[in-house]
Amino acid sequence: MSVVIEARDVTFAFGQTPALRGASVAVEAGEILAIMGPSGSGKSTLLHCLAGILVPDSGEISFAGARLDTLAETQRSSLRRDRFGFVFQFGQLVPELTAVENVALPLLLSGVRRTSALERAKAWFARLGLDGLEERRSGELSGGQAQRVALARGLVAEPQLLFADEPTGALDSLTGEQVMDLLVSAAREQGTTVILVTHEARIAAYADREVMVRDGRVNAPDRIVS
Ligand SMILES: Nc1ncnc2c1ncn2[C@@H]1O[C@H](COP(=O)(O)OP(=O)(O)OP(=O)(O)O)[C@@H](O)[C@H]1O
Repeated sequence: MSVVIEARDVTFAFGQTPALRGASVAVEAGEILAIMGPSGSGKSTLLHCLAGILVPDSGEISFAGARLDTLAETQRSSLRRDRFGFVFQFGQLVPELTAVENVALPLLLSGVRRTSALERAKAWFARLGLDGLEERRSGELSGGQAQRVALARGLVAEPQLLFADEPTGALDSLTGEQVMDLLVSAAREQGTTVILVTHEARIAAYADREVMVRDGRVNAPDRIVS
């Protein structure tokens, strides 16, 4: 296995508030990694640095063997659009668009023609048990349905990496587990590496490996003294 993305000794502060204080983590291609840790420990900040949304104050991020943090914003934004997928806690579907248009969005942004983008998007509805919901808007979907639509949107462009920040955080535990089942099997099928932030052990249990963030640093669980 080879490392696809890596943070080395990353620091990041929001003004005077340090969020990361020397965080390092390496993720193997095809791996499903759960980032756990208490509230405010720096999990989301680490995810955003890995995804090239935030630029570390110091340290390095590498993706596919090349520095990501030193790229210009336009290059990082192309990389996010073309190689990365995202799923967030509250789905964040565009309310004006139908479910299928939401799923097609990453393809349309990458320049895929509308008919072909919608066709590829539609295929995900059967796959995720969303048949018949293609034309609904986000306000007409249950939380679990909306999150499955968000998952389809995150995976439709077959990203190399999927970043998922508390993807089940707004769902009840049964629905959350169904979404995780779908996320893990779809990611494995297309060989997508997944970096998942969660504070729930039962959600992290779906991952191949867990790391723990505490006070802005990453520890492997076996190094944690509780
Ligand atoms: N936009 C922001 N402005 C200022 N401080 C922030 C901002 N976002 C996060 N922080 C601070 O940075 C630190 C790390 O936050 P982060 O969101 O990465 O933690 P987290 O582990 O993801 O927390 P949670 O589990 O509660 O989502 C915290 O002290 C937080 O208050």
